[in-house]
Amino acid sequence: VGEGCQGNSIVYKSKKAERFHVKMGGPGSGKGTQCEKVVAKYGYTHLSSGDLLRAEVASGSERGKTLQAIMQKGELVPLDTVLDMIKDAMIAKAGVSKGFLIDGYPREVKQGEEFEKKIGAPCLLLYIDAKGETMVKRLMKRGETSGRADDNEETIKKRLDLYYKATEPVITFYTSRGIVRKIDSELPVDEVFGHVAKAIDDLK
Ligand SMILES: Nc1ncnc2c1ncn2[C@@H]1O[C@H](COP(=O)(O)OP(=O)(O)O)[C@@H](O)[C@H]1O
Ligand SMILES: Nc1ncnc2c1ncn2[C@H]1C[C@H](O)[C@@H](COP(=O)(O)OP(=O)(O)O)O1
Ligand SMILES: [Mg+2]
Repeated sequence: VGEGCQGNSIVYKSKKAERFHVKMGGPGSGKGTQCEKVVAKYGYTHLSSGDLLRAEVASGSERGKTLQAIMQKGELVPLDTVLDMIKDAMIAKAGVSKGFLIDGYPREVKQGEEFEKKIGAPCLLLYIDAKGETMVKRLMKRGETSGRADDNEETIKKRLDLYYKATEPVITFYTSRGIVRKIDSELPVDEVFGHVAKAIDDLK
């Protein structure tokens, strides 16, 4: 584990160095698909901000109702809400995790800055890159079965716009740190994973 990757925060009770990998890419680019494969091969803890938020919605809480309304519009939920959820999920696994794979966060540069203040710096950013039209096609297909309130044409368009406006600058931010690996996600799933695994193995 590289020295520079070490989380320096009250989150960690163990002395073991922790690794943070961040997975970025537009909606429907294939982040969730690749994360599943990374978990199977490397045993990292996968934390998806979207999954954490959807779990809150499913709980039926008042907070969940507010979140659902925001997600349905394709907008970002407040930074503090999502960062607290990720932090709590990390604390729950601290000490037993081999490393964290964070999917869907940061969505804007400010989220990256706050993560580093409260938790630590990531050691690898996997940029899962697909064309806009590919993302739309995949999301429309996913929408046939996902039951997700945001997998419809109107919301998909808003999510893509927001991605280009707010989230792509995050990649520029981390490129200056030299931790970005861009992965072509137009390829078949297993080929994409070959490149993802190579990027992770290159860390060692
Ligand atoms: N490399 C790929 N080739 C074809 N389809 C893919 C690929 N990666 C993902 N998909 C499909 O695209 C959809 C969105 O993938 P998902 O992993 O949920 O994306 P994200 O988490 O980035 O929104 C899923 O239905 C998935 O099966
Ligand atoms: N880091 C974050 N900050 C604010 N809102 C977030 C967020 N992560 C997820 N959300 C909200 C807004 C997203 O449109 C919605 C679904 O996120 P997601 O499941 O990560 O989408 P996808 O995997 O299709 O890119 O949840
Ligand atoms: Mg996803």
